[in-house]
Amino acid sequence: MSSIELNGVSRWYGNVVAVNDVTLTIGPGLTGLLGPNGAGKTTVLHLMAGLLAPSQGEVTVGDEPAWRNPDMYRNLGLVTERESVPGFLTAWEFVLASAKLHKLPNPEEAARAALSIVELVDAQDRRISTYSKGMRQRSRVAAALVHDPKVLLLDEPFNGMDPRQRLHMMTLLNKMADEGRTILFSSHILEEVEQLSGTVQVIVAGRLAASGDYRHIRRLMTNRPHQFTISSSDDRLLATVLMGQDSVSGVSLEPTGVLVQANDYGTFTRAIAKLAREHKIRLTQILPSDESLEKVFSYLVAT
Ligand SMILES: Nc1ncnc2c1ncn2[C@@H]1O[C@H](COP(=O)(O)OP(=O)(O)OP(=O)(O)O)[C@@H](O)[C@H]1O
Repeated sequence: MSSIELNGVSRWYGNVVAVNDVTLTIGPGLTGLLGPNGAGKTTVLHLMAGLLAPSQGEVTVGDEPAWRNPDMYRNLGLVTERESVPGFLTAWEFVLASAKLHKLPNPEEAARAALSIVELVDAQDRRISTYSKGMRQRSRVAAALVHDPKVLLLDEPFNGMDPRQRLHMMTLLNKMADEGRTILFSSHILEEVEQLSGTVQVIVAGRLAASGDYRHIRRLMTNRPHQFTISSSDDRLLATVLMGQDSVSGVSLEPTGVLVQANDYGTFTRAIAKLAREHKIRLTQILPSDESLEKVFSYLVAT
């Protein structure tokens, strides 16, 4: 078995509670660990990887305790958050060094297999310093995968990538998950995980706020009340028109435009373009006014 389990886990640093009584199970497949900055994602991953002791509770990977259990590393790979790759090495040298550190019986074969999984074989003899951000990240994934672990943890693997690189990485993670691995990655940006077909665990201020199917949670987050400021060719008319809408609970005319309280993001954003067309109003700007990530995630805590 390659499930990860946290049972009543807390971790504090002095008097900062980074993880607060979290209980969760992560099975084979792809799972996203989502939450705003400082929510405790890195701490959770490090607890799972056996790098940190829980202050309270139990962390197990494949039914083995994660803490003080070096044997567990045979079954686990971790790609840390900061991008520290030796640019003067080629990917082949880098991944081979990782294979040798793991004392694998056939390091060359293992390095070849790992580079092939991340689709870097063609570029493996180039120095990493010449790679794009996405390729560099894939070389780190290959190094973490070289001993063919059943569990792979990745801390913010999409950070700084462009949409194309992100899609490539997501496809790769999905593929590795389909092969039976347990893959858990963290992210603080909802849009980053748009292509995720698996499940998510959402953590806010150290607590588990929601867990389940990504699409379902995404819907919960977007179909919540929203506030928009809209500028148009005729704000007064727009305000009057919006007042009669079911999806709108409040309208006020401000110097910056029409301030709208929408009950439901989805219904409102679908309706607004149609209404403007019908009344020949030209929309020049629609700004969501309360879009801080903390608010989006915190909404889940309240539901
Ligand atoms: N070594 C440490 N000493 C003291 N406080 C810490 C330490 N590591 C983390 N923290 C605190 O614990 C909380 C959770 O941090 P953590 O890095 O796990 O969050 P995160 O969700 O990974 O955030 P980010 O996305 O910014 O990395 C934060 O309040 C952070 O300041």
